[in-house]
Amino acid sequence: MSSAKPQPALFLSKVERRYPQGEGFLEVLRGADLVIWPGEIVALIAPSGTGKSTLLHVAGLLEKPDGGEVYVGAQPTSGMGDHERTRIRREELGFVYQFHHLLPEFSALENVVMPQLIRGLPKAEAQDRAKQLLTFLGLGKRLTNRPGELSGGEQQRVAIARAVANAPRVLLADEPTGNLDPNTADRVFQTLVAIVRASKLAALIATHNLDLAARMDRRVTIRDGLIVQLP
Ligand SMILES: Nc1ncnc2c1ncn2[C@@H]1O[C@H](COP(=O)(O)OP(=O)(O)OP(=O)(O)O)[C@@H](O)[C@H]1O
Repeated sequence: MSSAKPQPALFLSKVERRYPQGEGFLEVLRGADLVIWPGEIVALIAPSGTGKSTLLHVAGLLEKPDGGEVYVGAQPTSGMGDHERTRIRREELGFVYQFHHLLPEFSALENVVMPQLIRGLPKAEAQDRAKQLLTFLGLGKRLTNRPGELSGGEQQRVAIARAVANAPRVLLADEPTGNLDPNTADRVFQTLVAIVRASKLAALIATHNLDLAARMDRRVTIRDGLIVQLP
């Protein structure tokens, strides 16, 4: 019988992060623990200034923790060099931000094809996958439009397709619907959840929107530098 233990998609173990402040340090994360399992969508609801961006930066390997460890799948990352961290970011993590950061000169399709080419996929394969994703997200008729020709909600759906194009292990999203009106935010959120579920990813989604958070699998916050589970 197989004794393989289930493996978290993302595991933050006793993560510390501090910034110089005056003579001393501001301790933003003081030993934060967070496990996200494959297929789980976790809401991060944290008041401004408590360390939400810091946590996402550390989880996304954009900043190194001052203590503790970040595991992406089974891989501990703190001992890795920049090259390896960049590879993990490109291949195993997907990012969605409040503002989409799409390339304005490129079509919706090209924006989703690009990260796959950078990863080394053949062009035809990358295009097929990009078309499938954009069609799944309701943009099948908008493939050749540039971001400037798309609505805010459509742009954000292209950004979601781009983030999941390389089938990452974990999707990290910072206020992905924060820039949209409530109805559009709701629709974009539904497509985000649908694609995360369909692709069996794990997701950590920072949001101030409690209605959206209530529809995720689990909710956490940051209190005194620690991750605390919410009901
Ligand atoms: N590079 C830095 N140098 C010094 N202090 C920093 C740095 N980055 C963040 N901080 C401080 O760390 C604390 C947490 O910042 P962080 O950006 O993680 O908060 P946040 O919860 O994301 O807030 P918001 O929701 O307003 O973006 C803040 O007090 C901030 O001023």
